[in-house]
Amino acid sequence: MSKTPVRVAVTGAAGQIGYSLLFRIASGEMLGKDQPVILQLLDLPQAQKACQGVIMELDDCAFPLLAGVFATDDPDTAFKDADICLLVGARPRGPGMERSELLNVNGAIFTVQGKSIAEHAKEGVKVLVVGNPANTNAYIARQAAIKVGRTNPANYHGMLRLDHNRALSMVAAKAGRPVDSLRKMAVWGNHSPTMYADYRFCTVDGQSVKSMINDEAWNNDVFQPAVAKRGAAIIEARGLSSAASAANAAVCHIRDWVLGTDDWVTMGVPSDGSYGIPEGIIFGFPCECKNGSYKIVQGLEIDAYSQEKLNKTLKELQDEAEAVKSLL
Ligand SMILES: NC(=O)C1=CN([C@@H]2O[C@H](COP(=O)(O)OP(=O)(O)OC[C@H]3O[C@@H](n4cnc5c(N)ncnc54)[C@H](O)[C@@H]3O)[C@@H](O)[C@H]2O)C=CC1
Ligand SMILES: O=C([O-])CC(=O)C(=O)O
Repeated sequence: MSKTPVRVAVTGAAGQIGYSLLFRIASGEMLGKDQPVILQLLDLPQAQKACQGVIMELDDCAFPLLAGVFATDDPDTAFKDADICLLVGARPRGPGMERSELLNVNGAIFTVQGKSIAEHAKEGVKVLVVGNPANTNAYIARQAAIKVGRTNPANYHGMLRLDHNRALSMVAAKAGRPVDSLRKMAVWGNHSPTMYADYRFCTVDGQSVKSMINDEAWNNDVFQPAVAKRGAAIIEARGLSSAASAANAAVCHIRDWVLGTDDWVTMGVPSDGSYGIPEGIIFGFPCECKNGSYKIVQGLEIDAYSQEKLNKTLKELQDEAEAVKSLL
């Protein structure tokens, strides 16, 4: 092992997403097949025994890249010197609930963890919030971190990659093309039913996918609701919320952020004012990643239909931000 291990803190390590995520990180799928990792697991006191079971299984995989692993119920210990923090630990929703209804139970977790990360992680730490509602939880963590200073406020993200991957898969099926031939997908806004999955810029081999599909009714009546309500459909089918696909999305988000990619990827990032989205709101934007950093794709045309969609999802995020004011 020649490279210095990267420290990856994962919260909610004993949960269902954790159970998919940790093994993929330890196998090198997130940071590269030559990059050793140290896993720093955080979960509640009552989940420590289960964490030890997960560690036993990680040991039993004999992953060559796993340079260390420990579990704790203390955020300051879990985030100490972390290079990457995956904030998964939060309650999932059940059937018939919206993700925003989780704010009351989950919001406070992110005040504590944002502060702890800013105090104890590496200054260049990259943070991805998976726990729902992911955008607003990331907003809470970022605001708490800004109060401390030290870390980079641009590096507090919420996860929209699952929506991006869902959109890619559905558009590829509709166009009858392999999923990896599609480029330039975008999902704007909140990880909620108001998100706007936008394939207007998608290409396959340089050809416009929108012209290939040429079906506005499919876009509005089938595709938009299918992406927006996919999480609920999975809860309905499985009795539990998506886990393996959520873990996969987290792996994709961090892999592309750290290692770069030649395609657009959707990331929930703090707005810099792009496309009229107020600064600091954690909003899904198409991004390009290179050399360990990301930038929002600029200059895309926003037509009247798209503007209406953006306004709606922004309004929801602003309402959520208002609702958590007391936590900030
Ligand atoms: N952004 C996205 O695309 C997606 C987000 N999610 C969300 O991810 C979260 C986790 O989902 P699952 O793993 O299925 O839930 P789960 O209930 O299986 O596991 C959650 C784990 O978090 C732990 N936990 C709770 N509070 C904690 C705290 N303060 N610190 C550390 N750990 C804590 C619990 O003890 C449990 O082990 C949920 O909020 C879910 O809604 C799920 C799918 C997709
Ligand atoms: O729907 C849920 O509650 C879990 C989730 O965020 C998703 O699958 O997109």
